[in-house]
Amino acid sequence: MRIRIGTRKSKLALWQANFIAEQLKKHFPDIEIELVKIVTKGDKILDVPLAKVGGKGLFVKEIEEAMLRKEIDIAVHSLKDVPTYFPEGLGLVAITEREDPRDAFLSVRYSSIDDMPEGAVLGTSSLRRKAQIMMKRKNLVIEDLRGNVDTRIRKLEEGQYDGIILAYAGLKRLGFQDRVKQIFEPDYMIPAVAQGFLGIEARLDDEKTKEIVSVLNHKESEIRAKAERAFLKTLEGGCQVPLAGYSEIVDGKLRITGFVSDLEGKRFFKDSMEGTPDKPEELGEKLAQKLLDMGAREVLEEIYKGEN
Ligand SMILES: NCc1[nH]cc(CCC(=O)O)c1CC(=O)O
Repeated sequence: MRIRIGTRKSKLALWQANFIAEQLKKHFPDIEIELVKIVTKGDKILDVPLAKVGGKGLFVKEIEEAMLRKEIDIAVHSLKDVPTYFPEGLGLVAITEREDPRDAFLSVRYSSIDDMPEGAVLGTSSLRRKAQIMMKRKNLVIEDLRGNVDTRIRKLEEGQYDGIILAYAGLKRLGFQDRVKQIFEPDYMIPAVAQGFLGIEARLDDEKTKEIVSVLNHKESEIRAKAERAFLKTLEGGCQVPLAGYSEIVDGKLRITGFVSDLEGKRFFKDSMEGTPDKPEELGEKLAQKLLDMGAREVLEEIYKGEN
């Protein structure tokens, strides 16, 4: 049996694809694995803020097309980058155990975000990170920061920014923990929907591959990912809206927190809900509906109309 893994060629994507390859080999020593590197639109447009290119699916489309043409058998994605809709015939077949979902602050000079003086330049292209920081630190200058994880760290170290925010998961995977000055707890900065999970996508009629890959599925992570992605899907939010969603299973209960705001973090809607882990999608949808009714609907409409 041979499995061809489609992956982007960034360091993080390759690390993740190799990690999955190793895990599969551990379970099935006889399996032959090949990595197929694919360049996506998101890798090509590296100078434009993601929110302006219409972020949805930017890092997955070309990989899905290769899978439909049967040039690859599975794709390993950062689940955070995977849209909630799939092309006909494709879908997620495994969610791996969640890596640390929190966001991290990196800086050469400052040991925390509150150490940064008025006017200091914070780099992030994430509307979610930007809005949540602006709610607490109105006097920072927030500038776009694009590129792969290693590129972003280089830009920080070259002095283009006084501080930057990145997902701790990617930093851990690439061995950059030593650059981290502060880790934000989810109640300070709600993580992105699905931050820290890897999602494995396959052709839904490929029973053999599905059976093999399903050994990597982590049940609790699958439940949390489903709750968060149902929340995202109900809000129809791409990267164009400041939106966050984070779930946990505590004492057998599934708890999800969601956040939607305008681009400046001035009008924001945040709430939590608890339910049973057996219906994660229902809980995610219910929370999204609640935020919409609280006023998020209006904010979303304004952003989509470009009035904001
Ligand atoms: N949008 C890019 C992206 N997609 C996934 C990760 C990190 C790893 C993860 O969340 O699983 C990153 C980098 C970042 O946001 O710092």
